[in-house]
Amino acid sequence: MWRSLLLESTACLRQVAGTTFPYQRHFSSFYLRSPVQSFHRLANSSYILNAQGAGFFLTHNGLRTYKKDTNSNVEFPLTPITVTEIKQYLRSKDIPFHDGYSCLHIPSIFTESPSQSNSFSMFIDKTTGQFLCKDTLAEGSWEDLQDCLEVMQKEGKGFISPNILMRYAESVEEQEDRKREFNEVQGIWSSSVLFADLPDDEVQLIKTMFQITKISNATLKRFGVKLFKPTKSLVFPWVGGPDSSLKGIKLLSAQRTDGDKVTYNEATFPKFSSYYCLFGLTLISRMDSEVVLTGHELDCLAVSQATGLPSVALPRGVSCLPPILLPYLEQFKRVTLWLGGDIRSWEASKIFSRKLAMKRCSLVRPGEYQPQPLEALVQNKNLSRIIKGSIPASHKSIVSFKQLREDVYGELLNTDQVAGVKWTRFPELNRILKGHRKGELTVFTGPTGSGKTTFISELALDLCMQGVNTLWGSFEINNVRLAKIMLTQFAMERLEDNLEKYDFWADKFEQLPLYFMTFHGQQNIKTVLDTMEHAVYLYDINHIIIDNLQFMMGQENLSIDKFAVQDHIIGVFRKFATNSSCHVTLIIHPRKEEDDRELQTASIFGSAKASQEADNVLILQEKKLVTCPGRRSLQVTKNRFDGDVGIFPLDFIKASLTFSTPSKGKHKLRKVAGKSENEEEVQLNTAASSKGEAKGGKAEKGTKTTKTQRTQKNPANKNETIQK
Ligand SMILES: Nc1ncnc2c1ncn2[C@@H]1O[C@H](COP(=O)(O)OP(=O)(O)OP(=O)(O)O)[C@@H](O)[C@H]1O
Repeated sequence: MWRSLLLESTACLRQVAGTTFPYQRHFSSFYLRSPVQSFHRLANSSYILNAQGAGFFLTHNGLRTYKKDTNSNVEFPLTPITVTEIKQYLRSKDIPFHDGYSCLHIPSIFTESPSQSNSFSMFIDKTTGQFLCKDTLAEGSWEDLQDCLEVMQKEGKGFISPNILMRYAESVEEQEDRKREFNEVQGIWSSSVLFADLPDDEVQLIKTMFQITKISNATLKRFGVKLFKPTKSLVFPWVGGPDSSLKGIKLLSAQRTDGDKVTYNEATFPKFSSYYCLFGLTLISRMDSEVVLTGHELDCLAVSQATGLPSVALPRGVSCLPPILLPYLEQFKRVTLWLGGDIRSWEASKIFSRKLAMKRCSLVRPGEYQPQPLEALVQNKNLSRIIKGSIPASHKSIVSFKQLREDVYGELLNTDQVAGVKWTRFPELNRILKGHRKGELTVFTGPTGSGKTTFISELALDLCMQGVNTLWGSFEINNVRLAKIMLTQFAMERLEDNLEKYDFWADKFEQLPLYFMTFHGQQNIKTVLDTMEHAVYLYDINHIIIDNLQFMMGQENLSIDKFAVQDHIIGVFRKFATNSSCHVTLIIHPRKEEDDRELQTASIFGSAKASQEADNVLILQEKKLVTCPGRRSLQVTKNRFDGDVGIFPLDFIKASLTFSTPSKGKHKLRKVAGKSENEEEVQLNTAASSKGEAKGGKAEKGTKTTKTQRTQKNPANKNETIQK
């Protein structure tokens, strides 16, 4: 819906600004849209790509292979840089440095006389090597910094102009992309209106719609918040870079749902994956030593207005804290994380505080008396006192019950949220497992060729569509084939037969927080783990799927009992899941299969130890159920969260490669609560599949074209907003 709104708003803009240019879907690159455009190669660590980077999409007759262009930011294999290597390199260049919170501090190389206040005004992220110079606001990747230092050494200079990073010649297509994007941002921004320039009655109407009646016009003006009338959206600016130029915007719309609840929808220019705005940063001075980190722009406004403290908002809510922003937060000695009022925000604040260095972080625990900042303002609560009452993020490894007490209360209070993210496509699984939770290890198995990959693909996609940042390790089938399965499950139809809908679905699919390891075939467990750790750091991954464990058994251990190796690997993933608060789903081929018998937990593991490590054990049974003709069923044989286990039927829909509960009639959901078994009649409704109906002509079969060519051939698609 927001995409179509965005298209509409762009369409409105054309009427407003009189500019008509073909709306062309461009693959937003990994560039940091900073003015310091350089040979930016986002240090995409080692072997991780996202849905775009992997360069695979369904096209007219097959898959568009990835065109690795010279500007590609997706360079692999890059081994993750380590802080030790960064320090060694700086020493080799005689560059003094000292350890900061999440960055190393060095003297700026872009100014002849570094600012007096703090000669170590350049920050280098310890994990990615990404740098930021606070004097010039020049930024770039580790490779860019190395290039600058090499040039500096070659020219025998003590400093270098940041313009060198601009030397990177952009391709014509990139220049056009950048120009189009710039026009769109400028167009919307210049046609938006400051609240001070609106009539009072209209201001009140808008503020009531967004439930920000307590936010003053002065605060809105101070943060540069405007109103884009054509879509009645608030517009938050992203200003930055050496020239403090407008780099992007975020459009926020509000809708009233049941009662007086308001739901917000956002859209950003550039796209979310390239939107790195710390809203409110421009109002922070270099002398500020503390900041309140919030999860939403409106919360940032509330904190600033109520407490006068420097506050900023994360660009994508609590879903991630992009490491590229860490250098911007390096100057603060104290960071208070008040990310929201629910369990998800609380979990995120604990994870983000690790990235920010826990010793300087304190967390506002959500609760009845500590809702999110905007709500606290509306309820006339004392925000300063709430912030003063925040608790230190770093606590001793052995916590007293006193510290746990609040967490226990939080769990009791928010049982639904603690249960985890619910599946939208598998209600029966919610009934048994209650949800998908961070920090757990799920083991999944099923007979060979039974549909394990297909099923887990849909299960993980369901969660990813709800904002669970997901990393796939598909060692068995290549990413191209996996993406094709996922895109089909995402569109709920065979796109080969509906090619005119391809761009609609591919555009939406790109937006998912979905990443793929590029490994294939046998892999060393250590390499895989390093990549997983890096992915958690870079993209705040919450769910990792490993398909499948056998590919990490290695050939060299033939002499060792392979079940001992398997148990070891399971133990390694168990530890990873706990330490990184990341859910790991591990697909394992059963040890042995007897056609005439259902698989058991014992069919999977080499030893009882391994089965104890798993929090959940799921088995895709390929047997008929007594009560219905379904060929497949999903059995939960272990559920550490609340002990419920059970089995329910699945029907496979070949056209969409999806599993769903059989569409008609009643089915037994056999839940085994504890020892006794009780039957529960469950009336299951067909999950209404929302299909995007694309307009425009039928595409010719067999011609491989790009989106641009298709759009030009079929102008109707130009501003087409697809109605759901
Ligand atoms: N329930 C099902 N009924 C019929 N065909 C299915 C079903 N599930 C998956 N398939 C098809 O079976 C083939 C194998 O599916 P998939 O690769 O997911 O199985 P798998 O268990 O992962 O295989 P392997 O054991 O080799 O890893 C695919 O073409 C898939 O579309």
